[in-house]
Amino acid sequence: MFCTFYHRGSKGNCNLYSKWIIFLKNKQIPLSGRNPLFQDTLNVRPHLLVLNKMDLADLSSTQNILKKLEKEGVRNVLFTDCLRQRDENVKKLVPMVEEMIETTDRFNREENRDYCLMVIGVPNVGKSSLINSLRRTNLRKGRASRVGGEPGITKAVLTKIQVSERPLMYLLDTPGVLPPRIESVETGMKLALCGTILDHLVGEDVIADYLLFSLNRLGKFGYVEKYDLQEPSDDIQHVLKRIAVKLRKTQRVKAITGVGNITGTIPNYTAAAYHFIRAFRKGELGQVVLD
Ligand SMILES: Nc1nc2c(ncn2[C@@H]2O[C@H](COP(=O)(O)OP(=O)(O)OP(=O)(O)O)[C@@H](O)[C@H]2O)c(=O)[nH]1
Repeated sequence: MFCTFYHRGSKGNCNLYSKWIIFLKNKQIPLSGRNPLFQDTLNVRPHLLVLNKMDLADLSSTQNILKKLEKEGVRNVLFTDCLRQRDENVKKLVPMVEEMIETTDRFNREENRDYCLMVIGVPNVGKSSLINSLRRTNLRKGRASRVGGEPGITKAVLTKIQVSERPLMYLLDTPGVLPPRIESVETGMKLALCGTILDHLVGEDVIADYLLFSLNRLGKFGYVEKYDLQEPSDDIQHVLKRIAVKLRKTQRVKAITGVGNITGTIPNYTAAAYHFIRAFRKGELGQVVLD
């Protein structure tokens, strides 16, 4: 997940042309989950990159991710879990941003030292959750920005929200933005699997199939035990059938035949696929990095 903060070192509204940015990305897709247009179009730098949902990612990949990002010139990186009541890394964000601003001459021109920053990232990456988590951690205050399990919850740039008292810091929540063109089908599938694109636009069955493929590719076979399978399988119909039977996600159907109507019960594949995808997003199928 990518999170971007724009800083304007004075009281008043923060605007898109301010110079400070924090990108928010999903740690499960540290490379796919970014919108290159954020960097190119806005020409914003330096920035702080927040990789969120670290509770869902395979922690052994952390050094690898950092190395890849460093090659791209990204050095200010923070890993967060915004659902945790008190996340030590979320606590580090304000001092980190402050230090970055203080040590960069061109951002220190104005006397007023309250900071206004903008959080940007692809949909459903946890931008609102980060703001709420910062408020919880720094101010012991409740939620200020709406959070939801689907992309498109934040629909407009909201009013600035205070996230720290000393230094006085405000953040602006923004709607998630995807690039107009997704570079490959593979990247698109990763984004869909992480809930960045509305499920029905891609199709739950297609996402579930890609999920099974990814779990097998990465050797994450937790689904075998969870759904009482005999062994790993690459047959999505078979896996969904087991899930449907285990969770009693079945439906009654009526068939009209030459010898009369027959009523039977069949697995509800769509409901099973929905469950399978949700289980992955909650981390119940193991910690995974897709990139
Ligand atoms: N596991 C986990 N889930 C998270 C984390 N942060 C956010 N979420 C969940 O991710 C979903 C999206 O969170 P939001 O904060 O609404 O994301 P957003 O980027 O503001 O979404 P849009 O407004 O749609 O762009 C919600 O279901 C959150 O509970 C995290 O660190 N770990």
